Amino acid sequence: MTEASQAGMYKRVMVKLSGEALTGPDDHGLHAPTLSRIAADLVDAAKLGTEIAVAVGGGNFFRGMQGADKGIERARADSIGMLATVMNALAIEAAVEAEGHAARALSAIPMPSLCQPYSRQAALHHLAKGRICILAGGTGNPFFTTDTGAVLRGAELSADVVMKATQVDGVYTADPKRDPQAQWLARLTHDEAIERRIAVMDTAAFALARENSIPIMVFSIGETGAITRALTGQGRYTLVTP
Ligand SMILES: Nc1ncnc2c1ncn2[C@@H]1O[C@H](COP(=O)(O)OP(=O)(O)O)[C@@H](O)[C@H]1O
Ligand SMILES: O=c1ccn([C@@H]2O[C@H](COP(=O)(O)OP(=O)(O)O)[C@@H](O)[C@H]2O)c(=O)[nH]1
Repeated sequence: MTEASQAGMYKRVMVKLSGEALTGPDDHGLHAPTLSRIAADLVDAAKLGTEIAVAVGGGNFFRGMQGADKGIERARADSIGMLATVMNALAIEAAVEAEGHAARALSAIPMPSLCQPYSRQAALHHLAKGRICILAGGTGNPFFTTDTGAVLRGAELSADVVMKATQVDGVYTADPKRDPQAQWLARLTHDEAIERRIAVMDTAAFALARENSIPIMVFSIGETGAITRALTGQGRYTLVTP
């Protein structure tokens, strides 16, 4: 099977990019070479003919829990976190455009002078035109995460898979950063992920994926071309399926 025909299994995908993925070797903010590398990877994936939506996190700038720890009420701290995701979405939009491909940032929190407010119709329209859609603001509500936002938008947009790009190369029996005995799993069900309290995504995200029968692919974003490789069934990843 060619790369393009393998990718043809997926007509439309939702890539979840954490804010941390954009920091590269830095400990905070945006690392320009890493941003360009990921943008080039997204463009290569789009060129395979798959429609690409990206749900971006904000943890490289701010997470609501950090604010809550400092005494900011949680709902307001989460608003700051959602704003952080908008900064990342605009940065990815610019980086994709710099690679010569059309991109549109869409925000769950309307900010029309910065980017288009998210609507399902607008996102589907841009995707059909081959534009990479970058979704900011998660679900648009406090007390949620962008992982849940990725699954929610994935369900709304009928994505074939949610591709969770993270720091580890899949799901393990325990957090591999803490437990050297943790064993890598090629496959597990949504039920197992929830029962075993697998923390690579939050339970709300796994539960929403289960209810909507959306598979989740967990893979590392550390290497050049990681998204394209995962999309074409290469490299190492875990599949979470019904
Ligand atoms: N069972 C597990 N399998 C894989 N990773 C796990 C597991 N439990 C915890 N993790 C941790 O979850 C992290 C990913 O979650 P999180 O930091 O919220 O994601 P991101 O910031 O990439 O969105 C991984 O880097 C890994 O250290
Ligand atoms: O639907 C959402 C998604 C995100 N957030 C806030 O935005 C922050 C950044 O998102 P996340 O932590 O998911 O980013 P990531 O870890 O993926 O970088 C979160 O901590 C929350 O404070 C929120 O309130 N609602």
